[in-house]
Amino acid sequence: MRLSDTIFALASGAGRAAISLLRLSGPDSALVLTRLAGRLPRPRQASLRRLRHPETGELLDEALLLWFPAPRSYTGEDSAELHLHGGRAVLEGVSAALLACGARPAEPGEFTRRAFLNGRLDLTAAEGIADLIDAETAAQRRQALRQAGGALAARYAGWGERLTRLLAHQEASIEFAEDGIPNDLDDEVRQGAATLAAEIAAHLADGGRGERLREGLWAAIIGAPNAGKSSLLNALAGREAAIVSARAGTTRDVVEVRLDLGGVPVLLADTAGLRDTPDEIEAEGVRRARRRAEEADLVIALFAADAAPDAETLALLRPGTVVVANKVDLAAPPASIGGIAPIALSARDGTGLDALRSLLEREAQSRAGLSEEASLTRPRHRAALGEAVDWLEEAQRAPLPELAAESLRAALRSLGRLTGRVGVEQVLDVVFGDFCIGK
Ligand SMILES: Nc1nc2c(ncn2[C@@H]2O[C@H](COP(=O)(O)OP(=O)(O)OP(=O)(O)O)[C@@H](O)[C@H]2O)c(=O)[nH]1
Ligand SMILES: [K+]
Ligand SMILES: [Mg+2]
Repeated sequence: MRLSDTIFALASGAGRAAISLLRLSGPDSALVLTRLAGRLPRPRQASLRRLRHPETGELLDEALLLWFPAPRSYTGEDSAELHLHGGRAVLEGVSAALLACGARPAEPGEFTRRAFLNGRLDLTAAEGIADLIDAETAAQRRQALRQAGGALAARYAGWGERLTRLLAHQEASIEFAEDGIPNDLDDEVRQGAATLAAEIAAHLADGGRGERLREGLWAAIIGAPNAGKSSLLNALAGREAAIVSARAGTTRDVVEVRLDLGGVPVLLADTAGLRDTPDEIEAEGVRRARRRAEEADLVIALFAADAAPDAETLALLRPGTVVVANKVDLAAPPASIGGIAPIALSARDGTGLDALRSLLEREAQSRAGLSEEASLTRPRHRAALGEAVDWLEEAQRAPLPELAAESLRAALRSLGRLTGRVGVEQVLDVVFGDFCIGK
């Protein structure tokens, strides 16, 4: 990737559409645009222009152009937007003309990568933009907007500044201290490191809610054969995703549906009924059901109200498990199952379904809803912040001021990798690798 290249890409969705949006960015943008459109539009003002192939003079389209001279553009470079008619031939013709002018197709994420390299945003904000494009639910969108707007960036930059001050004090104390005698300044640095470590640790101890909201929660329905698990999955999904039948042992494979529970994306799994069985295939289904229950963030244990609660499912109840008594159209639900008051449900006639859905929404939000403060959203953030805490603790234990300074520097490097201020090349490939082209 060379910043001296001028790059272009389709920024809107591919395929037939009313309008296609082409993006152009790089040092030759003005030249390229002039060759295509005759002259440059006024900065940031939409202008209608005929686009011609620079070599053949062939008319390609009549398009709306936007010209963003550096540095006031998304990338911080000279950039332009070409709003073309959405046909494939138009897009191909204009792309060929751009190639003829020396521009090249952009790599995935290259526009945002340039914005980062030009200091327009930090790495966490860039990740927020990627998440915004992928957001499926309202809560995901809000989290991504907050991060793209620099909520994490501001927080981490603030910690970085405090750390830099601590390091400066520590170095001053090395400079001025009499040999081997700790002074007040050392204590002050130690105290500052402890406070900062505690703040970062509190930010880390959020139960992974930001990561869960970004990735989606895993939920699973478990229960005895014929408890009505597949019926419940279908009722929640609003479609016949899983086969329902009166025969015990119908479901074997895990059947998944995606749900939006109060803004939290949830992958809900229907599983095989839990029982000992000589049938090899069903037994494999039961193993998968147990594994799903272990991996799930949210487990719904389903019992049939007209039967005694089965030992297999009772054994899997944990704090936080949602316990449901189904088939209340056939029998009254018990007051307690495994010490928990069940939600009364009839998957057949819909009784209790709204109450169950509300409970599931609350449970999903408490595990992955938006918190007041911006949450970290990626394992990368967790790893870097964890490292910073370790180094801050190391700094407090350091027997020599020189060693304390070294640990503070290491903590600063961990924060720097997080925001993209130091040692970034490898990180950049990870962050921008999963962007789409045109962003
Ligand atoms: N009366 C009544 N019948 C129900 C209710 N929910 C499910 N059933 C019936 O119970 C039987 C089993 O339903 P399923 O949804 O297949 O049960 P399952 O738990 O998925 O069963 P397996 O996949 O075999 O473990 C079917 O005949 C359903 O129509 C309910 O609320 N009331
Ligand atoms: K069944
Ligand atoms: Mg089933």
